[in-house]
Amino acid sequence: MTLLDKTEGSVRSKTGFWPNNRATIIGIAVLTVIILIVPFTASSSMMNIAVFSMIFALPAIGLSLLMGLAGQVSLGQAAFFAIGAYTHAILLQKFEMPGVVAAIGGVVAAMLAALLVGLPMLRLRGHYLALATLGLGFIVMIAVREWDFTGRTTGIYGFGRPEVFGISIDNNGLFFWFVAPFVIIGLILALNLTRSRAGRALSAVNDSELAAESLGVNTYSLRVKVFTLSAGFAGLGGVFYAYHVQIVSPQVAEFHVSVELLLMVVIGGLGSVWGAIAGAFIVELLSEGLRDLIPAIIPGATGEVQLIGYGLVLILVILLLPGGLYQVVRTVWAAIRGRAGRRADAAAASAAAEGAAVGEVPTRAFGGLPAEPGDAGALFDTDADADADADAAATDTGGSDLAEAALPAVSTPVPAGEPILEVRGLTKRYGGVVAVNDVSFTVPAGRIMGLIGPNGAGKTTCFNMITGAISPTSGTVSFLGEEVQGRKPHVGAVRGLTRTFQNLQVFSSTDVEGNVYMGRYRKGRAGILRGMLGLQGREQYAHEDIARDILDAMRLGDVASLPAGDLPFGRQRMMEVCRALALEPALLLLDEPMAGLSGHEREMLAALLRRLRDAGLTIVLVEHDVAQVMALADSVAVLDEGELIAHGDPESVRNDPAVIVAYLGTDAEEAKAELEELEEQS
Ligand SMILES: Nc1ncnc2c1ncn2[C@@H]1O[C@H](COP(=O)(O)OP(=O)(O)OP(=O)(O)O)[C@@H](O)[C@H]1O
Repeated sequence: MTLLDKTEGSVRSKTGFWPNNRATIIGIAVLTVIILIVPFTASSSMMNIAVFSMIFALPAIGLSLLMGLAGQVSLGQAAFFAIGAYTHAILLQKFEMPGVVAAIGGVVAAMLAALLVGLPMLRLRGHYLALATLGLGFIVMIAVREWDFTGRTTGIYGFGRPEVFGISIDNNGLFFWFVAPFVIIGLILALNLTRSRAGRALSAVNDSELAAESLGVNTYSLRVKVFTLSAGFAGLGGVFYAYHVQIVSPQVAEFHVSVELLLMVVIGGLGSVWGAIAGAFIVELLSEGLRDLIPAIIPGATGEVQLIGYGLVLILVILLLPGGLYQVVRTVWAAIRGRAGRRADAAAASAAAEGAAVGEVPTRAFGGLPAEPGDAGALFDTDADADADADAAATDTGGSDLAEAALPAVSTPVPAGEPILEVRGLTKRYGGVVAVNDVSFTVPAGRIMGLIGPNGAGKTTCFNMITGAISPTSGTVSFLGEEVQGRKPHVGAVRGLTRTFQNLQVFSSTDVEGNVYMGRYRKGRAGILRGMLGLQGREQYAHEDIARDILDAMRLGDVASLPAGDLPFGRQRMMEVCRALALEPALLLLDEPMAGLSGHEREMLAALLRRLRDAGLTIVLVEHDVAQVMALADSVAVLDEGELIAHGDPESVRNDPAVIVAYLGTDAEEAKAELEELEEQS
C-alpha cells in the first residue's frame, strides 16, 4: 500500500467517518454525480456493464485491501464471492428468509469461511499463500458443482428480486442505484482503514514485518482480520450478483472470476481503493469487448475467450504501468498541483542531503576495531575523539545541544539494579554452524550492557533470539520474569522490549514521522473496525504529536515529512532509534546504532543513551566501536565464535587476555604490550 503520496505529504490518522480531506471529498462528489447521471444517459449494453462494474467493485475493494494494504496475494477471491452468492440465494430460496437477513447471511458466511481457512493459511507467505487461495477457489467450485444442496451444475434460482420501500428493483438503472451506495460506503470504510492505526500498521508490515513486529504489531492476527474483511466485501458482491442475475451457478466460483478481480486491482493500481473501482469498470468493459474481439482474431475460439485478452493486459500493465491507473492519476495530479510544492520538496530534500553528508562518514571495516589481525592501532579506538572533532568541525547537524533535549518517556517496571533480562544457556545451531553456544547473562534494570565481539561472533543472533526474531535451539530468555524465547517479537514489544537493526528496517512507504508514529503502536487500542468507522478517538493525533516531539527533540524535525527511504543512512539510523524510543521501552536493544554516524553524532548519541539510562531505561548495545562501548556501558559481555568469553565491568574486560586474543588473534602478552605501546603513543 502506498501510504505516502509524495505530492500530498504523508498519511495522517483520521477520526470521524466522513472524509475530511479535500481530494477525497471531491472524488466522492464526482463519483456520486456520475452514479446519478449514468442511468439516464447510458445505452442498455453500457448500463449492463455499469451494473456489473458496481457489483464487482465490492470484491475488488476487498482484494485491494488484502493485496495493497496487507501485501497478501489471493488467487481465490471468487471463492468468497461464490460463498456470499450461494448463501444468499439458498437463504432466500430454500429458507424463504427476508432479503436483508439473507444478505447479512451471505456476507457472514463468506467472512466465516475466510476466518476458518485464513487461520492456517495466513501462516504461509508469498507464493504459498497465493497457491493455497488458488486451491481454495477450486475446492469451492467443485463443491458447489457436485453438491445436491447447491443445485449442482444448474445452481440455485427462483428467488425474488430485492424491494426497497415497496419498489421492486427490476431494471438495470434501479439496480445500479441500489448497489451504488454500498460501493460508496465500502469505499469510505476502506479509505478510513488505510488511514487508521491498523491500516498504517499493515502498511508497515508490508515494508518490514520484522520491524513492525518489534514495535508490537501482531502481523498474523492483522492479516487474518484483513483477509476476513476482504472476504466480507467479496461476499457482499456475491449477494448483489445473486440478486441481479437471479441464478447462482458454479460459474461464479470459476477461476476466471478470481483472475478478473485480480486484474481489476492491478489495473486500478495496487493499494489504491479508488483504483479498484475504476479497475472494475475497465475490466467489465474489456470483458465485453474481448468476447467479440478474440473470436474475430482467432476463428473458432469459444468459451471464456476473454481470458486470453486478460492475460495479455495483465502482462502489459505489469510491464508498462506497474502502478496501474493510480500511478497515472498521481503523476497528473502532481503536475496539476504545480511546481511550487515540488520546489519546496526539493529544497527540503537538498537540506536533508546536506545534513546527510554528516551521517555518511564511512566507518572502517571493524568500526573501532582493527581490520587485520595485528593492526592493534584501532583497538579501543584511540582516535575516536579526533574523528569526532573533525566531523563536528566539518558539519553542523544542529544537534550539538542534543544533550539538553527533552527526553522521550521510558518505562521502568522494575527497580534499578534488579534483573530485567535473564538469558540462560542460549544456543543457536544452523546445521553444523553453532552461531551461539550456551550463552548466559543477566541484565540489571537501568544499566547499559555492551555486547561486543569480532565479526560473526554471534551478537546479532543473540539479539534475534532475545527479541523473538528467531527461536533458539535451546535455552531460555526471561524478560520481566516471563519466558519469551521462541515467541514472536510483538510479544516482548507489547511488554516494553524493542530493538533497532544492524541492517536498517525502514518503513519506506511512509515518511520519517510516520515511522516514529509506528513506535506508538503499542500505546494505541483502536482495531480494524474502529479504524474503518473513523472511531479512533483523538488518541491517534496525540500519538502523532508525540512522534513529532521526539523527532524535534532528536533534531530530526526538519526531515519529519520526508519519505523515510530518502534519508541518508546515518539519519535513517537515528530515525530507527527515535522509532524505538517512541514505544517507551523498558529494555532497548541497539544493534550497531553508531554505524554510519559521524564521530560527532556518535558522541551525541552516547550522551543521549547515558541520559536515558539515568532516566531508568535498560539498554543492551551491540557495537563495533569498542571505545564508545567501553566509555558508555556499565558492563560488557564479549562473544567469540558463539561463546561468551568474558563478562564484567569495562575495565576488567578491556584487560582480559581472552578478549585481546579474540580481537587480535595473537598471543595475549604480545598483544597487550603492543596495545599499551600504542595507547601511550596516542
Ligand atoms: N541464518 C543463518 N544460517 C546459517 N548461519 C548463520 C545464519 N545467521 C548467522 N549465521 C552464522 O552465525 C554466526 C554468527 O552470526 P551473527 O550475525 O550473529 O554474528 P555477529 O556477531 O552479529 O556478526 P557481525 O558483527 O558481523 O554482524 C556467523 O558465523 C554467521 O555466519
